[in-house]
Amino acid sequence: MRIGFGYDVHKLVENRKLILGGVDVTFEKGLLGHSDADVLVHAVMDSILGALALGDIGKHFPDTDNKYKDISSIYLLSQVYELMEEAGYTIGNIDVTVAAQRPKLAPYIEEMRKNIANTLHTSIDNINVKATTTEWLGFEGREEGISSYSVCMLKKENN
Ligand SMILES: Nc1ccn([C@@H]2O[C@H](COP(=O)(O)O)[C@@H](O)[C@H]2O)c(=O)n1
Ligand SMILES: C[C@@]1(CO)OP(=O)(O)OP(=O)(O)OC[C@H]1O
Repeated sequence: MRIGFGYDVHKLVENRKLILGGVDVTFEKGLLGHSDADVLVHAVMDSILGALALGDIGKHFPDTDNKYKDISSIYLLSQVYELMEEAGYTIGNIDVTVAAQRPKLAPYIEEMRKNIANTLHTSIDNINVKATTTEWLGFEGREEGISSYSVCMLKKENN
């Protein structure tokens, strides 16, 4: 078994879609990034890469490479799944927290869990997604950005 942790932040700006957990969330602002800036999925990917001791997403999908411009982070997660499978691991469980003052994410959580579970070829019961405000404190509270934290446990087949 291996444990991993991931953390990411993206800035909220106008005229961008808000994609979180592969879901198009209705909001007046979206996250800025080279990819679709899905900060939740980025934290999940970094936790898996961390558990595998394979570095981070910037190493595998550099933001200097035009092929990743506006790319779906769920697609990048499928690439991380391939690396995990090659290393002989499967998902034990993943627990993610998104810190966002707004919008209310509760209505989207089940779809996010489904997207992540399907992409990682695991049961939805192994994927937990939580949202918290920061009580109007800090950059998330001022709605300048959204952050995400993820921990994961990976299991080796037959172990
Ligand atoms: N963007 C968010 C933030 C929170 N929630 C849900 O509301 C609950 C209360 O949030 P607190 O920050 O006051 O603890 C939280 O447990 C989430 O269920 C949300 O849906 N979207
Ligand atoms: C996801 C990548 C893809 O180029 O771009 P960004 O959307 O800028 O996201 P970041 O969290 O800065 O991680 C770097 C990149 O891997």
